[in-house]
Amino acid sequence: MKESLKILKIGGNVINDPIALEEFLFHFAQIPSKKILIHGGGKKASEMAEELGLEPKMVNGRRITDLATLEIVTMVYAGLLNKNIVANLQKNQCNAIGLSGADGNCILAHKRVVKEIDYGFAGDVDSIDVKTISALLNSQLTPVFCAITHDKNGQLLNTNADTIASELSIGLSEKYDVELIYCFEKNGVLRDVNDNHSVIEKINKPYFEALKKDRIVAEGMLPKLENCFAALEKGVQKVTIGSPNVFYETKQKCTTLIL
Ligand SMILES: Nc1ncnc2c1ncn2[C@@H]1O[C@H](COP(=O)(O)OP(=O)(O)O)[C@@H](O)[C@H]1O
Ligand SMILES: CC(=O)N[C@@H](CCC(=O)OP(=O)(O)O)C(=O)O
Repeated sequence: MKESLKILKIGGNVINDPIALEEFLFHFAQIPSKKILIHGGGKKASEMAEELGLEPKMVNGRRITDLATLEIVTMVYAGLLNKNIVANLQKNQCNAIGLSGADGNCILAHKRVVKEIDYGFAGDVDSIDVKTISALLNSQLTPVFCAITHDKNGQLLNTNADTIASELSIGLSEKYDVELIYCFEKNGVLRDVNDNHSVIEKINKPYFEALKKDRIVAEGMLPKLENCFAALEKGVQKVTIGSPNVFYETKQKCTTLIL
């Protein structure tokens, strides 16, 4: 049997809520198995961009990343947020190590190419380095990845944090029994986005297509669900979407993805 590995991703709205973040990190630090945290921070990056006079542009849940935006997201994700999260985990006796995809060459990506949309310096993941990440885990370190990758040609790339979580889970499932948990500010995928009690508890692929068609899922939820199914299809054991307490509150409702 493979050793178990929990991979959690935390979204930008939770990161912007200091009390919710503190509580999440306290409980994350207590997870007894090997674990990895991936964090976004889109909300903070948008705030910073606006303060600097740049208008944030998102298309289908992904940020159009020109050079000035790349500088801002690198500072916000790989600097401010990553280091604060690592320091908070250290406070909770979790020996975290903060990384971008360039560190240790952990996540290799290429510029996102979509014919009709120029995303600029946004990246899509090519591969992850299972050996290096496993070596960190075996040294009792807890990797904390931000949403910055590189192309091995000196170029940093802004990469959707949900995609990073999914790709890390897929790559590492060759060696570990991986459970992937997406934590964000709502209780799961909702029938009515304004009603936090309307959690859809199970979604398979045909149901996802129907939810898309009926516009029940939109914006950032689209890439999140696509990433969930990609992970399940490529060997990840279990994928869940829920609130920041979903991994320790057993009675908390959430969305489980099934094939
Ligand atoms: N059916 C839905 N259920 C829950 N959230 C939804 C739904 N449809 C769209 N969304 C939107 O998707 C957002 C989550 O995506 P995103 O902002 O990318 O999350 P994260 O903060 O984890 O990166 C929610 O804040 C919500 O506004
Ligand atoms: C290319 C792209 O869209 N990158 C994302 C990376 C951060 C992210 O994914 O943050 P959340 O998890 O908080 O949404 C962005 O800049 O918004």
